[in-house]
Amino acid sequence: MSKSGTILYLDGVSVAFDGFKAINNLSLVLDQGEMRAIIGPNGAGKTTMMDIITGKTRPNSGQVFFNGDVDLTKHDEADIATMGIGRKFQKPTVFESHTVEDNLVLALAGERSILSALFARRSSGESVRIDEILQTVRLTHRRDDLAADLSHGQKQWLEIGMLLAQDPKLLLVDEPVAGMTDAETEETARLLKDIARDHSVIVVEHDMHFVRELGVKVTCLHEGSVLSEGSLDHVSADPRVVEVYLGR
Ligand SMILES: Nc1ncnc2c1ncn2[C@@H]1O[C@H](COP(=O)(O)OP(=O)(O)OP(=O)(O)O)[C@@H](O)[C@H]1O
Repeated sequence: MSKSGTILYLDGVSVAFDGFKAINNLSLVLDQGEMRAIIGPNGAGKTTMMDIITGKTRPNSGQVFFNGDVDLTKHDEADIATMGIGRKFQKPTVFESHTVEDNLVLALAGERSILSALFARRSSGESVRIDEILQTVRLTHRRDDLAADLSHGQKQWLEIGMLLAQDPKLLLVDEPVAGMTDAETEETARLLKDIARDHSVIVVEHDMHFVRELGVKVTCLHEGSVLSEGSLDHVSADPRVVEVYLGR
């Protein structure tokens, strides 16, 4: 299959830990601008796949390409982040004692020191960017509040905003709606769809109601490879998916 037009291209990827194949001949292709939902039972290899993409884990074999022709197996984690792959882990890690806005200022500053980021005069470009991100993550009205005072769902949104501040081409989002209220879950689906208008996104999630709201192609992993792929209706009607995952 051609790599052109892809943001992510995994072909025949395997990785073993002490002889156990956590990822087993995995092939997965994400088109530029696509959002994909990844589902699958515990231990299916979802986290390990993300670790391979971000350079945390090296595959034993197979190809991993980003943006068409960048061989990710030749780069380390810091390089890969700089090249435009942002990852959000399940647990939010915002700076609780700073305001929502300052969290974004810090994320925008990247390598700059914390003090200079917080006290330097902000360029008009930075201000516009912060306003845009606040709007995208539904936190404009909370900009001056401490991050500690946000709800769990709003903290997740702030962290997604911090990821956006780094201007990634591809966002990897791990279980964003775990612990959210139903209303927050539905808003998160809308929020990610907004982001997916100009980013590529991979979302790992167990919440099928949320996956349905996303309305995107779904890949079900099992034992380190793709078990089923297609629309949610197609995947959830697949008897193998029902047997190992949905029927449980
Ligand atoms: N560093 C490691 N050393 C040994 N085994 C590992 C390591 N990392 C992952 N595994 C094993 O690889 C398999 C895949 O794990 P992984 O965490 O990728 O699954 P997952 O699909 O993310 O599961 P969950 O939904 O529970 O997060 C599991 O059996 C896990 O125990």
